[in-house]
Amino acid sequence: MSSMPKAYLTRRIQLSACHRLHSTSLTVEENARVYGKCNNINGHGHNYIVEVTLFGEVDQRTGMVMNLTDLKAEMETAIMDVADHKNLDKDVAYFKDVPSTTENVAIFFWCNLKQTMKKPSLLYEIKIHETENNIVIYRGD
Ligand SMILES: Nc1nc2c(c(=O)[nH]1)N=C([C@H](O)[C@H](O)COP(=O)(O)OP(=O)(O)OP(=O)(O)O)CN2
Ligand SMILES: [Zn+2]
Repeated sequence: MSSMPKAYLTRRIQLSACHRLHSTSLTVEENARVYGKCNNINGHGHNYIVEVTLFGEVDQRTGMVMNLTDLKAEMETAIMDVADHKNLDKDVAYFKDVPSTTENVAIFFWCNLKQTMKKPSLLYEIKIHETENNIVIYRGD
């Protein structure tokens, strides 16, 4: 018997947050050199666009990999509730000693989704547009 067709399903959300690039593993001078203007002590903000992609079988009866309404709710819990309108470094415990680069933000959202999704095995990719030009993709590796 042939297997069910599979598809990629993506939902995009936007969130606003501020942060400062700073590493507790670097000296003050190293932080200033590595992160430049992004090490500004009072931080700066972004309107992050976050795209979560699932990959899985298209259920024959429903025609869906997952109901997008359910994916929306799962992204609210794992991403929006914890990061929207927050200071990432001060309001989110994960970033206390982890630099809030977009790479690490993507890893953080990935871990949150894996912990809270009903079917975490469907999670395929998180893509974050930090700015129009700066984009990170994380696939759990
Ligand atoms: N590898 C990474 N490098 C940098 C990150 C990051 O998350 N990962 N983040 C920053 C800063 O936080 C900041 O977002 C960069 O802003 P900026 O340089 O202003 O962004 P743009 O490139 O879009 O702006 P330009 O107009 O093109 O200068 C820095 N590095
Ligand atoms: Zn930034």
